[in-house]
Amino acid sequence: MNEALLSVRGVSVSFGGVKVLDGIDLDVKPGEIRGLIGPNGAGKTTMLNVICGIHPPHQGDVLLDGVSIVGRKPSAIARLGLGRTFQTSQLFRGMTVLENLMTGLHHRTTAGFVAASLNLRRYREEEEAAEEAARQALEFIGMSAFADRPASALSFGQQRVIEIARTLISDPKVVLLDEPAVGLSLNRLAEFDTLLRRIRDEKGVTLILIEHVIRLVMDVCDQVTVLSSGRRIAEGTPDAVRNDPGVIEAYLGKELRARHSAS
Ligand SMILES: Nc1ncnc2c1ncn2[C@@H]1O[C@H](COP(=O)(O)OP(=O)(O)OP(=O)(O)O)[C@@H](O)[C@H]1O
Repeated sequence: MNEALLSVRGVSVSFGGVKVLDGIDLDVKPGEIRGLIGPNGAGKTTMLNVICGIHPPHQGDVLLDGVSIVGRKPSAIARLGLGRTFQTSQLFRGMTVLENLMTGLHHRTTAGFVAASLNLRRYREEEEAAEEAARQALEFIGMSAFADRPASALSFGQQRVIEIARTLISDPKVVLLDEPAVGLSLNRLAEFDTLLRRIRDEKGVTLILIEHVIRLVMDVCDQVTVLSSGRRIAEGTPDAVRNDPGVIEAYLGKELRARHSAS
């Protein structure tokens, strides 16, 4: 029996005749923190784009909780319980932190434009529920004091954490994080480990993260999948992957060679 919450089955994607994902399989169990690593251009972001419905795969299937999600719109996939953050900040800079968090629920609200214009009761109730959920999410990440500040006043690292909190307010089953630790100082990284574990343990959210900060991947992930040139070249515990000769060559080796030639 397949116990995976998220299953990727034989997914291939080509851009301009070049295969950037080539028959990828991935099974992520509920409650897992899965790392997705690999050298630049390996296909990691494309993989997240396939899962969340931005790029339909040319071949293969993606199942969330046993239901095929290929061909559905990203908003429909979000409603089924999939959250996502991106490499660059997607916050609305002119809005406050609280307002930004409330946008995380808008794909779920049912009152339409007319109800909103007329300020009807159902619209007001949904806005109140969204605000309450946003305040709880801020409390969860320890940033309640930032509620009324403009998003543009936050540091880059704070913006990343707010974006993660925004995915949580719609109560997702799985959240995809694209390089969430970019811009965090070493001191902040330890806190970030803790936050990811709390999201898993207290919110019951399964996490899949692309990350170049190897220390974070090794510390926090239960399982790591390694992509290189669109193929899955290794998978296993952080320790097993770290010692895999193919990974050292394809990923760490490339980095070490680059450093060597720069020195
Ligand atoms: N929309 C697109 N059109 C054409 N080529 C694309 C597109 N998106 C990605 N690619 C190409 O697909 C390959 C995989 O890119 P992708 O961004 O998925 O890699 P990645 O592993 O996430 O890399 P990085 O670590 O640098 O973010 C790259 O060669 C990239 O140039």
